[in-house]
Amino acid sequence: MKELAYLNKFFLKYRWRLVPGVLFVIISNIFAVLPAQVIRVAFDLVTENIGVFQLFAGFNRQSIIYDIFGSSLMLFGILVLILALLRGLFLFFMRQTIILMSRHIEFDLKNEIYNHYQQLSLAFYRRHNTGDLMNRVTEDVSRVRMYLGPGIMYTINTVILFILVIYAMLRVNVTLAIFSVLPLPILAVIIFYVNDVINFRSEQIQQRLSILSSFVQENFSGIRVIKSYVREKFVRKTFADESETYKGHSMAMVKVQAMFYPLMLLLVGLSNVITMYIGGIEVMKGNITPGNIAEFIVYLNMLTFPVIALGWVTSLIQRAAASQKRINEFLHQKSEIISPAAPAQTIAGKIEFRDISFIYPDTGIKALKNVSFTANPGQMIAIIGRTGSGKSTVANLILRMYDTVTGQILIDGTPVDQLNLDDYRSQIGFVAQEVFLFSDTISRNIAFSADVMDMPKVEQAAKNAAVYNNIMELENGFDTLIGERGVTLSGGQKQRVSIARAIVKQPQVLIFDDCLSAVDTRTEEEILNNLGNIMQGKTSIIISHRISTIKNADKILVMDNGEIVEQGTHNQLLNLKSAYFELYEKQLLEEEESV
Ligand SMILES: Nc1ncnc2c1ncn2[C@@H]1O[C@H](COP(=O)(O)OP(=O)(O)OP(=O)(O)O)[C@@H](O)[C@H]1O
Repeated sequence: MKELAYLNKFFLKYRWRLVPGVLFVIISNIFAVLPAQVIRVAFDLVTENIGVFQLFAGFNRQSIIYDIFGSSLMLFGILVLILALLRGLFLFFMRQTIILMSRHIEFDLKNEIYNHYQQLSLAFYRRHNTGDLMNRVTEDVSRVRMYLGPGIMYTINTVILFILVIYAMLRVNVTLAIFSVLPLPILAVIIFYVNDVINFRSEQIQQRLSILSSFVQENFSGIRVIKSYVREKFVRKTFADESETYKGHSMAMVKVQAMFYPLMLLLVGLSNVITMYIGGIEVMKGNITPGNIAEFIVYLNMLTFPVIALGWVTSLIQRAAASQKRINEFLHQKSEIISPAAPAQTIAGKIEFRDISFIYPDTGIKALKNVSFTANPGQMIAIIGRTGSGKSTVANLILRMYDTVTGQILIDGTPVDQLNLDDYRSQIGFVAQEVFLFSDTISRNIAFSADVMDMPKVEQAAKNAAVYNNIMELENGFDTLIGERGVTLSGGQKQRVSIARAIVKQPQVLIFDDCLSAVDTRTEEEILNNLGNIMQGKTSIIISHRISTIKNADKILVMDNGEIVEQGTHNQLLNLKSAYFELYEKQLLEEEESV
């Protein structure tokens, strides 16, 4: 429960909604209790005057009595109506304040979590799956809101109503009051436990549903593979099995609900019967009037909903506490990568790795071993090596996605962890190995790093990335939507759009992580030539598997198993007649074979 204390700051923030809200709850409940007393008076009026009315049977006076009798009853009716209207009005105000407050807090909390997520490191995202992250912002926040809004509202409502009704009942007759509310605690306990069962089952249903939707989503995305391997029948069967399990859980839920409602009505009915029985005895003893029985029946029915709400709210608060615990877990996580409060500065682009060894914190894989190299501004440094040799890790470390424990990375002579991170990263153009484009227009994808769209710059970047002509061939040109709801670009086109995105901001350091693999050698040469012009005086790091991509680099680092095994220019490395030379020979052979 202490987890929910985190939300108290929001109550303070929205106190001018909460305080009037509580007042409205109290007022609306007063108007809810008063009609019962009016009904009692009206009921007694009927029972008392019915005798007088019969006494005047056959006299003219009888119709006069009837008229007086009828108009006073009408007056009572109107009074009950006015009280109900006033109650409704204050219920409206109550919802307008408390439920509105919960929506405001929901909005604040979502933004707070999202902002915090943005600050967390890449390692955090590796440790948690996307579904889990999303659930905490959506599902868990919704549950917390149920506590902030309906939870609080019904709790205050129940407490106030209970105090008012029980007080009114006790004032009439203590014995009758005790007997008539006797079944209600049983009802509250049953509702609490049944709610637990319902929550447990609905969680199971939710889990099955998310398994089912992930299954469907993955199969729709991989439909090409399914069709080419003719696995439709198999997938259909798996889907049917999964649906069957989901159906089973839903049926179990229906059974619980089907038993729950009649049981609830039975207990409420029992209360009414007890009231009438004990009330009848009390009337015969002359302790109460028949109007009091009618008054009690109204009270009891007024208490039924709060009692149900009590059980419901208790389990709702429990669920909210569990959800807030999950939210707090992430909110209290600090990013491993912290930016110092250093001033922004333009970097020249000198990158120095001094004896860097790096182990990925979550897997324990030693990705780099004593790596040392220097990249000077104006140089193009290439990294080549077998898959898994640590090339992308070098890029990750330059971007300070992770911090190293041993060795030092210096940028223009300053340790990378002493630079203002946002400012530093904004001067790096990075093209990742796995292309990721947003479901948006091509122009907005290219101009992603800029706050304002500068079309001439976007077009120039597209020209430099050798993708301009491809874009212009599309019907809507740069305004073409790409991604799920738009045009599907080819692998090479996507790579080049992501290259344009990196160069549009004219970075001081450019990192290409194997992002020319789907581009033919002629286009690749064109892009590299353009880069030579754009990156004059700046630093480029090109990671590749193909020697043709990197042969003109100022320095080539050959990596194997996390180590730099050779470094030098293309010719120097060929002369070594070792790892690089072997790779060169192999690729030459492959090229000849493919011609
Ligand atoms: N985020 C990560 N978390 C944990 N381990 C990782 C992570 N990224 C890479 N590794 C591991 O570190 C090692 C080096 O990987 P890296 O991606 O740097 O290789 P690479 O040379 O770029 O390979 P490729 O050419 O196939 O892209 C691999 O064994 C890999 O499994």
